Amino acid sequence: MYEAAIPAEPQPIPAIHGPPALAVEELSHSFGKRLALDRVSFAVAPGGFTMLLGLNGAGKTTLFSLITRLYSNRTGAIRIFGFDLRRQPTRALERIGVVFQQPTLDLDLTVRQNLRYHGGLHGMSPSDCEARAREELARIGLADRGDDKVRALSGGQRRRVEIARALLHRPSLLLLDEPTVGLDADSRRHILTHVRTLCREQGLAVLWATHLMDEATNEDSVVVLHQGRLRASGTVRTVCDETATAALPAAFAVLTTGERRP
Ligand SMILES: Nc1ncnc2c1ncn2[C@@H]1O[C@H](COP(=O)(O)OP(=O)(O)OP(=O)(O)O)[C@@H](O)[C@H]1O
Repeated sequence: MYEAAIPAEPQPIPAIHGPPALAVEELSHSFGKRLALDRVSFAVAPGGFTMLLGLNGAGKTTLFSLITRLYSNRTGAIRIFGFDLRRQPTRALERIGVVFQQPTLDLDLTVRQNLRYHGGLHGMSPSDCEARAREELARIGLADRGDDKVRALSGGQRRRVEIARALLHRPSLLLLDEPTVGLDADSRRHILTHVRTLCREQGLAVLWATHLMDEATNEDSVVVLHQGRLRASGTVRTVCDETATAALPAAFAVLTTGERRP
């Protein structure tokens, strides 16, 4: 008699092949004479969580503006899941979701109306939009707030709605520019845990820009930008090894100020 083989051990998740979720190659951008990004190259793996670390003025927002095509005058290449942003912008952009540094929800619309508006821009049908809004609001613990005006939500709740909105059209790469700035410790933790869970359970690739070192764990990949230049990229362990430091804050200090802390 045929017996189904029952694996004794959990099976490893198969390796993900194919192009990186995001490939930035020799990317430069200037504002007049000011060079904001200088030949920056790095990649984000599909399903990987990558922290983009940099002090004020490092070039993080400029980089996000180029990846989302708010700015187009640059040299170098940006590929999203292999699609070149310049030559195949629609195929590339439909794969990304974005949470910008400045909140962009309409405060006088309800949560659901904000989500519906975003879904419409992405060509989603009203019924798909409703179903996805229900799903994402439940996932962020705001299932009962869909009919509230955004103005009535706390700062942390608004950020969670922005994440739900960014995920509505099922992107495979989520970009977040300093998503926890201005939030209290509990809200910061909640948002970070939520995005890490999405990454682990849904296979979402994430690029999370921050200057807050404590948001990174040893398992993360990091990209360190300083004054428009790439100073390091790799796992936290690799970056620490390369700078002969024991922890990320010390590595970051060496990479950005040249200071070695005792
Ligand atoms: N619209 C603009 N016009 C002129 N210069 C700009 C403009 N936007 C950014 N810059 C300059 O480009 C450099 C990079 O700025 P950017 O906002 O990308 O840094 P950032 O890492 O996002 O900083 P922050 O954490 O403060 O947001 C800075 O020197 C900044 O002054």
